[in-house]
Amino acid sequence: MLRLTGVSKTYRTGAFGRGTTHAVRNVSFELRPGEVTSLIGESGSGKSTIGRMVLRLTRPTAGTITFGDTDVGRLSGAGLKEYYRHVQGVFQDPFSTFNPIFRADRVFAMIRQSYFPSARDEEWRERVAEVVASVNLNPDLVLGKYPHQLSGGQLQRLLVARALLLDLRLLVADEIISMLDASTRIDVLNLLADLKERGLAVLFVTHDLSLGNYLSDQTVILRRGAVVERGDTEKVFGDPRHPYTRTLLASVPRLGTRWDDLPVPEADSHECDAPPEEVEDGHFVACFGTDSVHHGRKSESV
Ligand SMILES: Nc1ncnc2c1ncn2[C@@H]1O[C@H](COP(=O)(O)OP(=O)(O)OP(=O)(O)O)[C@@H](O)[C@H]1O
Repeated sequence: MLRLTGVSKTYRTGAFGRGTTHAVRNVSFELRPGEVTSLIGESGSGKSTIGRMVLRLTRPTAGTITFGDTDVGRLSGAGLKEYYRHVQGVFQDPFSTFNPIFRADRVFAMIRQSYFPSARDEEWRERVAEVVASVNLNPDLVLGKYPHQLSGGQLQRLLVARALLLDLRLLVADEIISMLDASTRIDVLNLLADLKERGLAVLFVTHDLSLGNYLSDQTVILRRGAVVERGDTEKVFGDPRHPYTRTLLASVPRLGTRWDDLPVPEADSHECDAPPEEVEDGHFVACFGTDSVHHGRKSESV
């Protein structure tokens, strides 16, 4: 559905733009219908930059992002508007998306103005009530409220509902639950699982490994802008090959385990920019020269 091929993004930084930051380096993976793909990495690893490129809020410096046959980087005007009919994003802080002086359902009116200007009032009200109910909110309780009268989880779900008014195929969910409390988190996670059941593709951007495991079919582990390991979630989590992935997994706190009982992370001194290679069906690992990585690998196929 949506494919990144050799995508890089470099920012000019520093005084007079003389420095450069390689935010994303040679990243390739594919998002498929009916699948959640978790994009996992520590702060500054380039997750949001990838999300922003997929949403065409910024363009790649190199490589291509294609949606079907469409080159996303070249979109503008009517083509871009059409793209947004199918691809939408929801971000970390729902409060910043809503204008506090307007009722929360103004976000629906904006979609109507842009995409459905000839919809009749009654028909539109029914349609909004329907999508709001489909994200497990009671339309009578949330519509007509101001953002401060709703919880973060309710606002996030309203934003997903807004996207569902369109002919949504792919949702980019960038850290959408990090600001929510535990009980609301699970509702939003279940909603994403529900979207996947409906055949949508979801790019779930998170720094939280355990959330990725809970939800996703495919996992992409990012480090300093490059993919170090990716593939079927059960393979990446069940048999992590890259030292960085192992370190991340080893650092997930577990009930009943004290910090000083956690395993010592494996040494990770190599730098390698080569793209990941397939080490078993559906499991790709970047060249880090460990025995386990080199054992039985096949050639890269994406
Ligand atoms: N507009 C920009 N101009 C310059 N540098 C940027 C810009 N946006 C991001 N960067 C840099 O690119 C790198 C990747 O940033 P990005 O926000 O994609 O990481 P992230 O993994 O999403 O981090 P976080 O989880 O903290 O949001 C960082 O070094 C960041 O400082």
